[in-house]
Amino acid sequence: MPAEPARSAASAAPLSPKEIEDRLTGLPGWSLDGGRLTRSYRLGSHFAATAMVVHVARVQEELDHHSDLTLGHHTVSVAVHTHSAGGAVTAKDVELAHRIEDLAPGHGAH
Ligand SMILES: C[C@H](O)[C@H](O)[C@H]1CNC2=NC(N)=NC(=O)C2=N1
Repeated sequence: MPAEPARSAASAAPLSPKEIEDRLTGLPGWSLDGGRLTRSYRLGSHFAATAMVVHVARVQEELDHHSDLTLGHHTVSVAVHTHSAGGAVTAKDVELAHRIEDLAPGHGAH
């Protein structure tokens, strides 16, 4: 066990439009909207949605990379870009999107 949580090793270099398009093929439900990678999930209850937000927040702290997370009644919406890259989409955003995809089914999110 490392003494510190593992931070993301993904690059913060801006991805080209073609690279973003390629990465999105591996992220069904995600799209590029307003220069950010985005997805909205629907959940079975407000508590389920709230729990998912907390879980995403924990992953974001682990990666030291943070999206804008919006909690709705039965929804969670995610929008992420990389501030330190001037708001570009980077591999850090793609990594976070995959981590969120991995945890979403456990919350019944679709
Ligand atoms: C100091 C801290 O590491 C930085 O502010 C991190 C935190 N989370 C971040 N999140 C995102 N999306 N982009 C960043 O550039 C970023 N930078």
